[in-house]
Amino acid sequence: MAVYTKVSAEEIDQFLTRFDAGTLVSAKGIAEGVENSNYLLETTQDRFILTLYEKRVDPADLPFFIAMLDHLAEHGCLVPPMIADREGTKIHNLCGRRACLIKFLPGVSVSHPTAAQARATGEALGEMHRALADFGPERRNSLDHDGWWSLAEQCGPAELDKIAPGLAQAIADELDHLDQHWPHHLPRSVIHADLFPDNVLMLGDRVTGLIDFYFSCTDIRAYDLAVTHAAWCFSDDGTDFHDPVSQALIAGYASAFALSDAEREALPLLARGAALRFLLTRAYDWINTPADALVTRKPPQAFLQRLRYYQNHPDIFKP
Ligand SMILES: Nc1ncnc2c1ncn2[C@@H]1O[C@H](COP(=O)(O)OP(=O)(O)O)[C@@H](O)[C@H]1O
Ligand SMILES: N[C@@H](CCOP(=O)(O)O)C(=O)O
Repeated sequence: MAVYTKVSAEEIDQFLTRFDAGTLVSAKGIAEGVENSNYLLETTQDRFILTLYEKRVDPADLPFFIAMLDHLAEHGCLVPPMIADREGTKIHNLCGRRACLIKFLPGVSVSHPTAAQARATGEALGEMHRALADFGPERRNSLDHDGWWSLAEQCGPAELDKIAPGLAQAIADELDHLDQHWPHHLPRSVIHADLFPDNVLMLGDRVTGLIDFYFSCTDIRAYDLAVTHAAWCFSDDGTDFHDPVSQALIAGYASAFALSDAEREALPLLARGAALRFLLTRAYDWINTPADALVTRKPPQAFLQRLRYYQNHPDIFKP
């Protein structure tokens, strides 16, 4: 459920008068998503997404996201830019929230990715990285390898062990390992940092849109591929690894953007970091979100399973 702020049809109608976007025909709250309130609007001209930013997106970061999406769209990437009103303004206030009118992209998110879909996604990620090579603005990753220690502390050992016995120690050991071996020397860039299947729109085997850039930040570029790998190459619960999907994702990426030997060699470690990052944020949300809240909590164990798999199978990234 992701409509935290209710906006009436009259308020949306009034909001649309600022744009050359037609008049409202229908407005429906979108159930998917967890961070923001999203509406699908149909007007006499087109379809749009109306997003109201809830507390997880800092309004100060919106200009960065807008600049990044404009840059990607100008470079031919299938991303949804924010639409300017007649005065050129893209960030608005609506019902006490910052709000943007966003280009609608067709497509659906896949739940069980095939190798062909993973290949297309890898390629789209590589093309995005190519387009971002000359993008100047930067944004710090608050969920980077330094931030993981603090997340683990905020969760607390007793609560972590309730999720899985011995989890607090397993996380501390992994953090120590990553501290010693993290490949700080690898090339950095602005990255998506959350390219899960629900953030890729597809029609058949074709990518029609990359969405949800609100974790985008500056970090090790190959870490983005590792995040995408952790998200795409396992069953939902993390118990089954899908090798053909993994091979296809990496081949698709490498076909669009060169993966250096150093980056390829670092993938096992970067993937461990990616699995730990989502294990920690899911554990934090699991501990701090009431079980009856509107948001469905995502199970942390699914990323503990992935972490264990990456720890035990460092060879899966070998060509
Ligand atoms: N530009 C877009 N075009 C089409 N659908 C979109 C677009 N942006 C978001 N959506 C739909 O809204 C849902 C939630 O969007 P998302 O950005 O993932 O939300 P959140 O930031 O709250 O997680 C997506 O799963 C998708 O169905
Ligand atoms: N992808 C993350 C959660 C972030 O949710 P999103 O809907 O904004 O992608 C996870 O699965 O833990």
